[in-house]
Amino acid sequence: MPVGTLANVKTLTPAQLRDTGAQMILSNTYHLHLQPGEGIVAGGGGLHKFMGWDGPILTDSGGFQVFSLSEMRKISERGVKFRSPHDGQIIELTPERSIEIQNTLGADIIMAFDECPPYPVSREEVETATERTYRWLLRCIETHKRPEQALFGIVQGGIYSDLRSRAANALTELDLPGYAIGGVSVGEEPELIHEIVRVTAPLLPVNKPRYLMGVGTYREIAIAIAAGIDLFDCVIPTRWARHGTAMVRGERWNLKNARFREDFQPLDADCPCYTCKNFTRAYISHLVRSQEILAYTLLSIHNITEIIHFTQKIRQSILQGSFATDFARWLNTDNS
Ligand SMILES: O=c1[nH]cnc2cc3nc(NCc4cccs4)[nH]c3cc12
Ligand SMILES: [Zn+2]
Repeated sequence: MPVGTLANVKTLTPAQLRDTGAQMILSNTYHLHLQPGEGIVAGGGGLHKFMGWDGPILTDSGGFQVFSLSEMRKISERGVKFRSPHDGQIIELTPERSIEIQNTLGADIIMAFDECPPYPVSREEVETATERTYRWLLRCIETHKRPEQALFGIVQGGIYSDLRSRAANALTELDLPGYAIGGVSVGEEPELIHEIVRVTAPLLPVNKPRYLMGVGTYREIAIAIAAGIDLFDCVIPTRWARHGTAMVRGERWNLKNARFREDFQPLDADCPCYTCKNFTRAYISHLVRSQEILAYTLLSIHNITEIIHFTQKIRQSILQGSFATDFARWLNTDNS
């Protein structure tokens, strides 16, 4: 899922986004509540109509964003209080409020309001956050009255396998429409993400969508899929694009690099995207050097297409039964 925090995937029109092959996008409750406010989004016909995207949309519940984006926040059993970065007002976000906002925004999948512990952190703090997240999930289920919006639970538990399995089993008991693994991609080593996913994903229902939040990069995606993950969100393709960086066959190219100045090939001759069909590395390099806004659109189109293509190739190799060998480079099984 390309990230469309403020009801757009930055630098792209919905038509350009559709052309990348992306099926679904993520938007953020925290950001949309602050600006423009869920009331205006609803006034515009809800998130799909407001932003002109008729594909599936998932909204994150806001707890994580409060802790990663706002200063002065206080957490209690009720929920979290934080100071709005826009006008300094104190805002309270609770499980009930988060669900109400997400119901009003109108996404197809809404996330339970959870507490993602920082990293590193003590086992005790993880235990407290994980148990509170479970009690908050029950309050979300209680508040959520719109079955046409699927409420996904989020498994916390930090780096502790026993807490992860306890949470995964407790959430599975609730028979939710889908499940997410949270509390990862918070600054830990990638190997820790692999470990957490390998422990947690198999415990979640195989017949429900399994979503790994905030991931990721090629290796993490391949390893997570091998463990049973179906859904990812990541800012990297679009964030790197806005910094003039292209993702080409698993490598990271800074288009300002002198080597591209007179390189009249496409970024990737095998890539089907609009950028690779119409422009050269030299041209994109010129745009990046000149800080032309078109550079960011062309690179976002390519980077999203590239990572979607990566997952499509994985899907094909799984269907052919050759995933482990085709992706050994990423699954790290070739040099074990
Ligand atoms: O436990 C979580 N709960 C709800 N949303 C999340 C979003 C998440 N996004 C990342 N990492 C990607 C990042 C995006 C921006 C800063 S880190 N990790 C995440 C964990 C959670
Ligand atoms: Zn391309």
